[in-house]
Amino acid sequence: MISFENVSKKYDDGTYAVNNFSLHIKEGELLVLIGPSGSGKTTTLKMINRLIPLTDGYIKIKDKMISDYDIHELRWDIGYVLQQIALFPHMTIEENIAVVPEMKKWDQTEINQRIDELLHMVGLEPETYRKRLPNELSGGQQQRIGVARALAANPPIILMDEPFSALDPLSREKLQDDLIELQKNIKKTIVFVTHDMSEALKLGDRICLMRNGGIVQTGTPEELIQQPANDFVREFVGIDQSQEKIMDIREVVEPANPGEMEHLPVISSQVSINEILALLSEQEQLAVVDRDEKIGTIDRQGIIRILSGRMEALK
Ligand SMILES: Nc1ncnc2c1ncn2[C@@H]1O[C@H](COP(=O)(O)OP(=O)(O)OP(=O)(O)O)[C@@H](O)[C@H]1O
Repeated sequence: MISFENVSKKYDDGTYAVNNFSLHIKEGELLVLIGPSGSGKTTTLKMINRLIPLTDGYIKIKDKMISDYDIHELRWDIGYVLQQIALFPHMTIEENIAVVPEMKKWDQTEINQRIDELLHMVGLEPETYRKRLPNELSGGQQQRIGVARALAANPPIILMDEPFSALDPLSREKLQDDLIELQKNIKKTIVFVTHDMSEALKLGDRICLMRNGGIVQTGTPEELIQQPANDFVREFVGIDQSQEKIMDIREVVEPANPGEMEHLPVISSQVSINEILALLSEQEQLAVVDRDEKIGTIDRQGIIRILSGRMEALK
């Protein structure tokens, strides 16, 4: 869906913000770009919608060079959500959401229906929120509107630059959970920038870890945890020392009836990360046994929730 081929961005002062970056982002994938401050995440993101021009290499969207797209079409086909969402302060929520559909000259009935649909999608009641101004919403609600606005004209790609970083931990977690649920339905190609590994593990289908403008490792959360390419990855992922430690997984077990669990491999409710990751690499779901009784199931998302929770605790 999005291909970077040997992409570099060099500033006039000689700084390489991004250096020889090659990556293929698949359709419907949520790819997380993560790395320390200054590693080139935002620059990489902004090159996709041509907010920053590249110095070398090329980027293709669906086999077409981004330089060959009409700039307006390119921007309309790419939703963009930022940390400081910058809703238009003098415009109501419905007007804010309608910006791109209006530019694309959708008819008014269609726009109206779409606004209702989007507000439902992001968990805000249209009757309550349509006519409000942005400053009459909480930070978390404003971010939800930001997501709705980015999705308005149904673009295939969404770029998200630390969208939840300014929120308190509870709202942040709620928005992350809701994004996971939303993505199950909309299946957009999402590029998500964060510097928070617990967020990356939780949200990413794959994670691309950057340093000094280049890629250190790209892989699924499990791959980064189980097969870190080097010490930098090991340190950045930060849970390596405790992988052998036994932990309690009961809090993330999903209830299930005995029939559903009959043919699943079983695992104890007290296990090590290594043990559980090894089993989950072969099986989608496992049945959890506690005191000789099957108490429910666990899947990849459950494990990622435990790992990201542990990392929150380590901060
Ligand atoms: N206009 C500019 N001129 C010169 N250097 C720049 C410019 N903009 C960014 N840079 C440099 O490019 C590098 C990458 O910046 P970028 O914003 O992409 O990093 P980042 O990984 O998103 O960082 P953060 O997590 O702090 O947002 C940094 O070293 C930065 O100082």
